[in-house]
Amino acid sequence: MTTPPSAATSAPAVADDGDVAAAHWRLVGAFLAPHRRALTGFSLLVLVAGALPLAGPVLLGAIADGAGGAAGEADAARLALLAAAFGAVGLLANGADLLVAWLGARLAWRAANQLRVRVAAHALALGSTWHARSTPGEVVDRVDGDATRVGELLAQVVVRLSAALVTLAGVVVLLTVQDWRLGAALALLLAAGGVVLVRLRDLAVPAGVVARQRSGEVFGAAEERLRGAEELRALGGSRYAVADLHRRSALTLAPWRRQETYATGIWSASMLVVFGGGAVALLGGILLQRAGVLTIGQVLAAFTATQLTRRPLEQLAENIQQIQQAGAGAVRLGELLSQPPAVEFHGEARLPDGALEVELDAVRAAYPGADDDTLHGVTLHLPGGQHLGVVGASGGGKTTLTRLLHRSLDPRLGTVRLAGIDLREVDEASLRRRVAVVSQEVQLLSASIRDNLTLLGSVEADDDRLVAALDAVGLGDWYARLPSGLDARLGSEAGTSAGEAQLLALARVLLRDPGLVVLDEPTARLDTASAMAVTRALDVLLEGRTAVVVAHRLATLERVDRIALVRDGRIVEEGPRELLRHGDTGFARLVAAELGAVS
Ligand SMILES: Nc1ncnc2c1ncn2[C@@H]1O[C@H](COP(=O)(O)OP(=O)(O)OP(=O)(O)O)[C@@H](O)[C@H]1O
Repeated sequence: MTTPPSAATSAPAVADDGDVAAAHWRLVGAFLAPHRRALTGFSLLVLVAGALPLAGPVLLGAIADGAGGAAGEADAARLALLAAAFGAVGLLANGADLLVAWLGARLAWRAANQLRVRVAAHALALGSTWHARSTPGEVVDRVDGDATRVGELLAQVVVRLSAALVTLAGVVVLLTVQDWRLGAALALLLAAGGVVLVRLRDLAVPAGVVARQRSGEVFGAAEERLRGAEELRALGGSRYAVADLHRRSALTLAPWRRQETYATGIWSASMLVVFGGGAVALLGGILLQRAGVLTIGQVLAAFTATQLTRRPLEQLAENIQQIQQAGAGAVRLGELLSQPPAVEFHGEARLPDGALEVELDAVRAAYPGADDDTLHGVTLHLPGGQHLGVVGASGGGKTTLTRLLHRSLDPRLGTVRLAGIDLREVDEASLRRRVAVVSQEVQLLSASIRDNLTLLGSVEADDDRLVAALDAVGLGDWYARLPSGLDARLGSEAGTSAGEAQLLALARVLLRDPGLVVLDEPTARLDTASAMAVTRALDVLLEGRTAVVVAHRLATLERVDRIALVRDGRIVEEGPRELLRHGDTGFARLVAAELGAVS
């Protein structure tokens, strides 16, 4: 498979809106490069399919002229031959159309799918700031809706439109051969029609952009509310959520209506051109026939040829709307693809086995688009195998500090090292294997337990190892109750409480055998019994590994070796846990003050 250009590095600097749109198109187009050969073959076929029907009017004219004369034996045979050729052209043209439709659909699906996969992969690589700004529904709409439209456009519509243009040009040539004045009149009419169509399309595109954006927002809002359905219902918010959805969806009406109006205008304009062309051929043809310039057969050929413009013009009118929708989609996809990923991996170093030593050296970190740094010069040293508890008031920078450890964010200045290796030098696969993260909100998939444990196969482990990991975190009894074992689907066949979900997440981490575990207080949202089960599992998981634990409870700190107090993006205190024992030290008072409200 051809590797696509990195969206982050290939996004060109753009000056104005036109440049931005062009840059976005280039970015999207580059992702379809692997289909270039298939597209070329398809284009040739489409050109043949576009040119074939042109033979029909020529044959019809010759038949009409032949039938008008004295019908000798030879003439009758010639007429029969012409009629047979006329039928054969019709058959061939239809056959070519079928082939074009079949191949076009296949090509469009492949191109769209490839684009979809690329966009999904890029969306997954984007940082937390970007994801915080976009609802999952909006992202899904881009990954599926926009990618499908753009893939179809690039693989099929553009090619079909080229065929339409070939037919139109062929008709003009055909008329010119009959008489140049007929050809010139039709060319003028087509040019005028073309200008009107393009103008209408330009008006329709912005309406389409707004319409697609609004429907993306409705999709996003619906997804978000469905996800929080239980809470919404419990708090009596359902009615308001529905009313809000109705209001949002009503906002899509105006741009859709505008877009549809322009689409109808485009259709009418193209039909006017067809009728105008027919009138030109009939009127001009009859005048020229009276003047003895054309035969009746030639007039018939000219008129029939103008009627061939109907299909390409219909196609233009139809596809112009598709182009306009895909244009809006391409701009949105381009925007997404030009967002730099949170971090880029170029390093090849491998992290060693065993517990990893952690060092932060004068680290400053900022989120994309933020004016200020979130971390202001953090320095920290945690020997391999030790456990650090990080405490501090909300918004102080604890999560940001942990994000640096698994490279969800890179320092703006300073260095983060694991086992003495700058994280920017480390190979991605090695980092993902050796550093594990457990957040408060466990992300379980509606898939089998096996897929959840191996994260869709990203860890190789046989069933015995999977079951042993479940046992180790205390899920042995839960697992034993499941009739279909590791194949049980989470949700439908295997229900999980919040505590069990956390334990599953810990088993998932255990299987990776990491050297550093980063935890965001996994017991914070659990009841006492579940919290105890998770704490027991943590004892197993963290044994012999380095750990950084964001702690919201004093109890959590009892199991760590060192404690760091984070406030306003700085580590204001850091020291061994023993200091807490002496309740009168400044350190103990500070920690107690930070945790007092929640412990
Ligand atoms: N993904 C993000 N994009 C932009 N800013 C962010 C992002 N995450 C956090 N911030 C900002 O960075 C600052 C530090 O947040 P951080 O989440 O690191 O604090 P915290 O101490 O972990 O807080 P909490 O205990 O509430 O989780 C806050 O001002 C927050 O608004």
